[in-house]
Amino acid sequence: MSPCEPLPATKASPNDVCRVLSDEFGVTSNAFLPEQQPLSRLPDPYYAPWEAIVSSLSSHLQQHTLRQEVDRLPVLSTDHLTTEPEWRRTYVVLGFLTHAYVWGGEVASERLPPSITLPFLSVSSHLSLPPVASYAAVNLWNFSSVSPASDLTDLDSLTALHTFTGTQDESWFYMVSVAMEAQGGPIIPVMLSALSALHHHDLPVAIEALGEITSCIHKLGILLDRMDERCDPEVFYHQIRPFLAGSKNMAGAGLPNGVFYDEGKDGKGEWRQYRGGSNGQSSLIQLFDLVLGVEHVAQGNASPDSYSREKKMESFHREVRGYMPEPHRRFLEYVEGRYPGGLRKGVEDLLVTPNRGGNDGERNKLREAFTTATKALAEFRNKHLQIVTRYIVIPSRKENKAKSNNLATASSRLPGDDKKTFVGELTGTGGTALLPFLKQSRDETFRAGDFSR
Ligand code: HEM
Repeated sequence: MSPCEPLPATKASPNDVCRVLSDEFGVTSNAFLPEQQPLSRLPDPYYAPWEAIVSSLSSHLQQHTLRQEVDRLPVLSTDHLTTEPEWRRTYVVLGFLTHAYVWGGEVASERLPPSITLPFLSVSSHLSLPPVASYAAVNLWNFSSVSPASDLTDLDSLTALHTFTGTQDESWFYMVSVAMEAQGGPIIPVMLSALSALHHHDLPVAIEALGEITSCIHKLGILLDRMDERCDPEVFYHQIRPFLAGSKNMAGAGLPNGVFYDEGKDGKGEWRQYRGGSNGQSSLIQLFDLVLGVEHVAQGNASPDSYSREKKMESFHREVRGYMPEPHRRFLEYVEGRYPGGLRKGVEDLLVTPNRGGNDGERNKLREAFTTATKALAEFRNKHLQIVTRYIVIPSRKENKAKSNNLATASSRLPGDDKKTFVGELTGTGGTALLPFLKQSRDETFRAGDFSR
């Protein structure tokens, strides 16, 4: 069955749609989370050395023994991995070990030893993901739930399998995103039916679906608001965030060339630069954008001085698709290819050419429902901006006053002219010029709902 034909046909049964979503694109009833909980351990005892280190990761980091433990590891092969959940588990384990190794010391390590590099490159190639602690490693495949009904939206029942710091704050930080992903599960078929309905000029179905989309975005906002309950901004900024930093634009943090992924024999290996782990790599939020027809452009996604250098680059949103699991990336491409311009284009077409479908009343309702949905998503981005202010901007200002520079500062700011101090603009773990970028993303969302332009 071709993935592009049957999917959002209005006549396909909900079960058919769900089966194709899951088989073709790895989209489950929990959205981009797996249907079953991730493995908490690799079953083959061959991998016990990895499991031993990762299960005591935070103590090794606190006692400064992590690098020596990893250096002692044998180079294990991925030949003993048999199932996809095992490959995913390996990606999680090696993602945590990689960032712990690079950032877990007084200075960043520019070299990743073969005991991590070789299996990590193999698992990354298998999963078609970059060899870093991406959103998939720390969020999507790194949770366990004790919810009796396996309800992954129940945030209080979720715990991260692994953290760098051993803190509840870090687990909560990851689990808020997990609950949000799960909250998105039921809305995906609704989104597809909205796209299909509008394509066929079925306005009542599209209006109802837009109402459900708006209500889902509100629920995501409620979960986002819960971040403060158990994740302290100071702990986040000083302890958690430095471990999530990538190796791209990290000269100020001691990685002028990125990280050398050492493949062992005769100096074989490669300098690599990647973005760090970021919730910006969530496929769910990008799906809302595509479905609604929000356009993100690269302009402004850089500090003023790097603007001219970067303006021809692809947008952050497009680039981070390379950090999403391959079937999810393909799903976004599918939706984008099949419905270019998303619901916005459909609504606009009907407003410009009214004889295509519906009466005046229906078209007005459709426009209102669409604008309300885009406003809800823009408001969600406003909440997110406030969180970023509380969790990054304010702690970084305090730190500036104290004039202390540590890896947290270094991984948060572009270097100054002397390349040694970090006076430049605040950056995200993904390496973006943070506030201008996030404000731009919000404004682009508002703009999608404005038909006067
Ligand atoms: C303490 C909580 C959070 C902080 C401090 C934070 C910080 C950031 C930062 C710095 C960026 C800029 C991109 C980068 O360079 O990585 C970003 C982007 C983004 N974050 Fe968060 N984030 C938080 C929670 C979340 C959560 C729970 C989600 C939900 C999935 C989320 C979704 C996004 C998205 C979608 C982007 C891309 C920009 C956009 O599309 O608006 N964030 N975040």
